[in-house]
Amino acid sequence: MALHNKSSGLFITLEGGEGVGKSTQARLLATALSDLGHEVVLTREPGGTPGAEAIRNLLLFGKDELSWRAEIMGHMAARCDHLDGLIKPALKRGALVICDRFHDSTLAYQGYGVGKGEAKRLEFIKKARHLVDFEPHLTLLLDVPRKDALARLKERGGATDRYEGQEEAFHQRVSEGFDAIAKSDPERVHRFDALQEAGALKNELLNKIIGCVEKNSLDKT
Ligand SMILES: Nc1ncnc2c1ncn2[C@@H]1O[C@H](COP(=O)(O)OP(=O)(O)O)[C@@H](O)[C@H]1O
Ligand SMILES: Cc1cn([C@H]2C[C@H](O)[C@@H](COP(=O)(O)OP(=O)(O)O)O2)c(=O)[nH]c1=O
Repeated sequence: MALHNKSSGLFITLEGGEGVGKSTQARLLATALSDLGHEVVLTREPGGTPGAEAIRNLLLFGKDELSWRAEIMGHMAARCDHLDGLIKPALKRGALVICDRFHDSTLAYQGYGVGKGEAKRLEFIKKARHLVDFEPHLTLLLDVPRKDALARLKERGGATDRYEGQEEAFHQRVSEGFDAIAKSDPERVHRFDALQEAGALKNELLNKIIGCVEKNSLDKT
């Protein structure tokens, strides 16, 4: 997609299904990159700003069903608030922004996840994404077989949201959706075996980010 952002920082997103280790890696990477002297902003979607967190509550824990278009636009509305209030200002300062989920999650969950009738949803998401007009420089896709991710989730515990509680077939489609996304945009989306030990995975991700930071500064000289 040709919508690369032109800010001076670097916008990195973590993607994948539930329980693959995104938040664990986001924290480890934030510490490692701060130790290297970077300003790091760690955030997540849906959420990241007070307004977007309020929308998150509605999307994940609201009692009422939303129409599919309203649900997609809810994620997009939260994203706009997050971009305007937190991500863009941080990038302008030159920070590295690490965001747990972004547009690819909308495609995977609200698009591929639904199965039947997905084509019109994917098309709608594509248009909305174009309107939002902001793309990550780099996306790290964490890959763990669903059965292992489920075992991790069981261990982690916590509240079950609207999406986590969906049938297994939904999660299978989400996972296949992420595969399709990675194939369609290999320059931006890089896949990692996230079944490995967290420290070893962090080192692989860190190498990829540092490569991207170096390329980004070379591009600006
Ligand atoms: N590489 C790993 N190996 C084993 N367990 C992990 C690993 N990474 C994370 N976990 C554990 O798996 C659970 C889910 O991880 P989390 O980072 O919350 O995933 P996500 O943010 O993708 O839902 C947590 O209990 C976490 O401690
Ligand atoms: C950003 C985003 C998230 N989601 C879903 C994916 C997750 O089930 C949920 C966020 O849950 P969260 O607990 O933050 O993440 P995780 O389960 O990975 O630890 O919202 C969408 O369906 N669409 C989106 O655009």
